[in-house]
Amino acid sequence: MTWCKSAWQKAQPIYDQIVIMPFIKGMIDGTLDQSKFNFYIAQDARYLENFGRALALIAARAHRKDHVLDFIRFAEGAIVVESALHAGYLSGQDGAKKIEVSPACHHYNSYLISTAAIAPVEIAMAAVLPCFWVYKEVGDYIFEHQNKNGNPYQAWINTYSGTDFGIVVNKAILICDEIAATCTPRQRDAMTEAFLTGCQLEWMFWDSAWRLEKWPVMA
Ligand SMILES: Cc1ncc(CN)c(N)n1
Repeated sequence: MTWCKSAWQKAQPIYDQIVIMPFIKGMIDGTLDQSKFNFYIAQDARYLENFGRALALIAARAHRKDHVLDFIRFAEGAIVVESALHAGYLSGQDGAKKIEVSPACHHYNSYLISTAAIAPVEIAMAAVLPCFWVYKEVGDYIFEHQNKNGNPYQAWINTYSGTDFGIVVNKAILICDEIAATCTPRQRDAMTEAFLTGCQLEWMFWDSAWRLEKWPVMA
Protein backbone atom coordinates (compact mmCIF):
# COMPACT_ATOMS: atom_id res chain seq x y z
CA MET A 1 0.00 0.00 0.00
CA THR A 2 1.28 3.51 -0.78
CA TRP A 3 2.18 5.83 2.10
CA CYS A 4 -0.71 8.16 1.22
CA LYS A 5 -3.32 5.38 1.25
CA SER A 6 -2.11 4.13 4.60
CA ALA A 7 -1.94 7.67 6.05
CA TRP A 8 -5.50 8.39 4.85
CA GLN A 9 -6.75 5.14 6.42
CA LYS A 10 -5.35 6.32 9.76
CA ALA A 11 -6.91 9.76 9.25
CA GLN A 12 -10.33 8.35 8.32
CA PRO A 13 -11.77 8.68 11.88
CA ILE A 14 -10.82 12.38 11.89
CA TYR A 15 -12.33 12.91 8.42
CA ASP A 16 -15.50 11.10 9.52
CA GLN A 17 -15.79 13.58 12.39
CA ILE A 18 -15.18 16.57 10.12
CA VAL A 19 -18.06 15.84 7.74
CA ILE A 20 -20.55 15.67 10.61
CA MET A 21 -19.44 18.98 12.16
CA PRO A 22 -22.26 21.54 12.44
CA PHE A 23 -20.18 24.00 10.41
CA ILE A 24 -19.95 21.56 7.49
CA LYS A 25 -23.63 20.58 7.77
CA GLY A 26 -24.51 24.28 7.62
CA MET A 27 -22.51 24.71 4.42
CA ILE A 28 -24.20 21.66 2.91
CA ASP A 29 -27.72 22.96 3.43
CA GLY A 30 -26.75 26.64 3.13
CA THR A 31 -28.06 27.52 6.61
CA LEU A 32 -24.68 28.20 8.23
CA ASP A 33 -24.89 31.45 10.19
CA GLN A 34 -23.26 34.18 8.08
CA SER A 35 -21.31 35.49 11.08
CA LYS A 36 -19.67 32.07 11.55
CA PHE A 37 -18.75 31.87 7.87
CA ASN A 38 -17.40 35.44 7.94
CA PHE A 39 -15.29 34.56 10.97
CA TYR A 40 -14.00 31.46 9.18
CA ILE A 41 -13.17 33.28 5.95
CA ALA A 42 -11.40 36.15 7.73
CA GLN A 43 -9.32 33.65 9.74
CA ASP A 44 -8.69 31.64 6.60
CA ALA A 45 -7.30 34.70 4.82
CA ARG A 46 -4.68 34.91 7.59
CA TYR A 47 -4.11 31.15 7.36
CA LEU A 48 -3.63 31.25 3.57
CA GLU A 49 -0.86 33.81 3.81
CA ASN A 50 1.04 31.54 6.20
CA PHE A 51 0.20 28.41 4.21
CA GLY A 52 1.63 30.12 1.11
CA ARG A 53 4.80 31.06 3.01
CA ALA A 54 5.13 27.47 4.34
CA LEU A 55 4.82 26.10 0.79
CA ALA A 56 7.49 28.54 -0.42
CA LEU A 57 9.81 27.39 2.40
CA ILE A 58 9.27 23.75 1.40
CA ALA A 59 9.97 24.68 -2.23
CA ALA A 60 13.30 26.12 -1.16
CA ARG A 61 14.16 22.96 0.79
CA ALA A 62 12.90 20.28 -1.64
CA HIS A 63 15.62 17.95 -2.95
CA ARG A 64 14.19 17.46 -6.45
CA LYS A 65 14.02 20.38 -8.88
CA ASP A 66 10.57 19.32 -10.16
CA HIS A 67 9.31 19.37 -6.56
CA VAL A 68 10.79 22.87 -6.09
CA LEU A 69 8.71 24.03 -9.03
CA ASP A 70 5.59 22.17 -7.85
CA PHE A 71 5.75 23.79 -4.41
CA ILE A 72 6.36 27.24 -5.92
CA ARG A 73 3.17 26.72 -7.96
CA PHE A 74 1.29 25.49 -4.86
CA ALA A 75 2.39 28.64 -2.99
CA GLU A 76 1.20 30.81 -5.87
CA GLY A 77 -2.14 28.96 -5.94
CA ALA A 78 -2.67 29.54 -2.19
CA ILE A 79 -1.75 33.22 -2.33
CA VAL A 80 -3.35 34.15 -5.66
CA VAL A 81 -6.22 31.72 -6.45
CA GLU A 82 -7.52 30.78 -3.00
CA SER A 83 -7.04 34.31 -1.66
CA ALA A 84 -9.12 35.66 -4.58
CA LEU A 85 -12.04 33.48 -3.44
CA HIS A 86 -11.67 34.93 0.04
CA ALA A 87 -11.39 38.50 -1.24
CA GLY A 88 -14.79 37.99 -2.93
CA TYR A 89 -16.39 36.96 0.36
CA LEU A 90 -14.45 39.52 2.43
CA SER A 91 -15.38 42.49 0.22
CA GLY A 92 -18.82 42.67 1.80
CA GLN A 93 -17.47 42.64 5.36
CA ASP A 94 -16.67 45.81 7.26
CA GLY A 95 -13.28 45.71 8.91
CA ALA A 96 -12.91 41.96 8.38
CA LYS A 97 -9.22 42.38 7.71
CA LYS A 98 -8.68 43.80 11.21
CA ILE A 99 -9.88 40.60 12.84
CA GLU A 100 -7.71 39.14 15.59
CA VAL A 101 -6.14 35.80 14.70
CA SER A 102 -7.95 33.09 16.70
CA PRO A 103 -6.02 30.62 18.92
CA ALA A 104 -6.72 27.74 16.48
CA CYS A 105 -5.58 29.78 13.47
CA HIS A 106 -2.50 30.96 15.37
CA HIS A 107 -1.67 27.37 16.31
CA TYR A 108 -2.13 26.07 12.77
CA ASN A 109 -0.05 28.90 11.25
CA SER A 110 2.76 28.33 13.76
CA TYR A 111 2.74 24.59 13.14
CA LEU A 112 2.96 25.04 9.36
CA ILE A 113 5.70 27.66 9.43
CA SER A 114 7.88 25.95 12.05
CA THR A 115 7.52 22.52 10.41
CA ALA A 116 8.23 23.90 6.94
CA ALA A 117 11.26 25.79 8.25
CA ILE A 118 13.05 23.25 10.42
CA ALA A 119 11.51 19.74 10.22
CA PRO A 120 13.01 17.24 7.76
CA VAL A 121 11.53 18.16 4.39
CA GLU A 122 9.56 14.90 3.99
CA ILE A 123 7.80 15.67 7.28
CA ALA A 124 7.08 19.21 6.13
CA MET A 125 5.51 17.86 2.93
CA ALA A 126 3.35 15.43 4.92
CA ALA A 127 2.32 18.21 7.34
CA VAL A 128 0.88 20.37 4.54
CA LEU A 129 -0.82 17.49 2.71
CA PRO A 130 -4.08 17.68 4.76
CA CYS A 131 -4.43 21.32 3.66
CA PHE A 132 -4.89 19.97 0.15
CA TRP A 133 -6.43 16.55 0.62
CA VAL A 134 -8.89 17.15 3.45
CA TYR A 135 -10.24 20.20 1.61
CA LYS A 136 -10.70 18.22 -1.61
CA GLU A 137 -12.52 15.39 0.20
CA VAL A 138 -14.67 17.79 2.20
CA GLY A 139 -15.34 19.92 -0.90
CA ASP A 140 -16.47 16.82 -2.83
CA TYR A 141 -18.59 15.64 0.10
CA ILE A 142 -20.34 19.00 0.40
CA PHE A 143 -20.83 19.19 -3.38
CA GLU A 144 -22.49 15.75 -3.44
CA HIS A 145 -24.83 16.50 -0.54
CA GLN A 146 -25.44 20.22 -1.01
CA ASN A 147 -28.62 22.18 -1.30
CA LYS A 148 -28.02 23.93 -4.63
CA ASN A 149 -30.93 26.36 -4.34
CA GLY A 150 -29.32 29.72 -3.60
CA ASN A 151 -26.65 28.25 -1.35
CA PRO A 152 -24.60 31.32 -0.27
CA TYR A 153 -21.49 29.15 -0.01
CA GLN A 154 -21.59 27.95 -3.62
CA ALA A 155 -18.36 29.72 -4.71
CA TRP A 156 -16.47 28.04 -1.84
CA ILE A 157 -18.00 24.65 -2.68
CA ASN A 158 -17.20 25.01 -6.39
CA THR A 159 -13.57 25.95 -5.69
CA TYR A 160 -12.75 23.00 -3.43
CA SER A 161 -14.77 20.39 -5.34
CA GLY A 162 -13.54 21.67 -8.71
CA THR A 163 -11.26 19.85 -11.14
CA ASP A 164 -8.54 22.56 -11.02
CA PHE A 165 -8.12 22.08 -7.27
CA GLY A 166 -8.34 18.30 -7.78
CA ILE A 167 -5.34 18.35 -10.14
CA VAL A 168 -3.27 20.26 -7.57
CA VAL A 169 -4.30 17.85 -4.80
CA ASN A 170 -3.40 14.78 -6.85
CA LYS A 171 0.02 16.30 -7.49
CA ALA A 172 0.58 16.90 -3.76
CA ILE A 173 -0.43 13.28 -3.03
CA LEU A 174 1.90 11.96 -5.74
CA ILE A 175 4.85 13.97 -4.42
CA CYS A 176 4.34 12.63 -0.88
CA ASP A 177 4.23 9.07 -2.22
CA GLU A 178 7.38 9.63 -4.28
CA ILE A 179 9.21 11.01 -1.25
CA ALA A 180 7.86 8.36 1.15
CA ALA A 181 9.12 5.63 -1.20
CA THR A 182 12.68 6.92 -0.62
CA CYS A 183 12.28 7.05 3.20
CA THR A 184 13.00 4.59 6.00
CA PRO A 185 10.05 3.11 7.97
CA ARG A 186 10.89 5.46 10.85
CA GLN A 187 10.78 8.49 8.55
CA ARG A 188 7.48 7.31 7.07
CA ASP A 189 6.03 6.99 10.60
CA ALA A 190 7.11 10.56 11.33
CA MET A 191 5.42 11.67 8.08
CA THR A 192 2.22 9.93 9.17
CA GLU A 193 2.33 11.64 12.55
CA ALA A 194 2.70 15.06 10.85
CA PHE A 195 -0.16 14.23 8.46
CA LEU A 196 -2.48 13.27 11.32
CA THR A 197 -1.59 16.44 13.23
CA GLY A 198 -2.54 18.47 10.14
CA CYS A 199 -5.88 16.62 9.93
CA GLN A 200 -6.58 17.37 13.60
CA LEU A 201 -5.78 21.05 13.01
CA GLU A 202 -8.24 21.11 10.11
CA TRP A 203 -10.95 19.85 12.47
CA MET A 204 -9.95 22.45 15.06
CA PHE A 205 -10.06 25.26 12.49
CA TRP A 206 -13.70 24.59 11.58
CA ASP A 207 -14.61 24.01 15.21
CA SER A 208 -13.07 27.36 16.18
CA ALA A 209 -15.14 29.14 13.51
CA TRP A 210 -18.32 27.47 14.74
CA ARG A 211 -17.55 28.70 18.29
CA LEU A 212 -16.32 32.15 17.09
CA GLU A 213 -13.29 31.27 19.17
CA LYS A 214 -11.74 33.93 21.39
CA TRP A 215 -8.55 34.00 23.44
CA PRO A 216 -9.26 32.94 27.05
CA VAL A 217 -7.55 36.09 28.26
CA MET A 218 -7.52 39.39 26.39
CA ALA A 219 -4.50 41.65 25.77
C1 LIG B 1 -7.62 25.97 7.24
C2 LIG B 1 -7.51 25.63 5.77
N1 LIG B 1 -6.96 24.47 5.39
C3 LIG B 1 -6.85 24.21 4.04
C4 LIG B 1 -7.29 25.07 3.08
C5 LIG B 1 -7.15 24.76 1.64
N2 LIG B 1 -5.89 25.13 1.16
C6 LIG B 1 -7.82 26.26 3.53
N3 LIG B 1 -8.25 27.20 2.68
N4 LIG B 1 -7.95 26.56 4.89
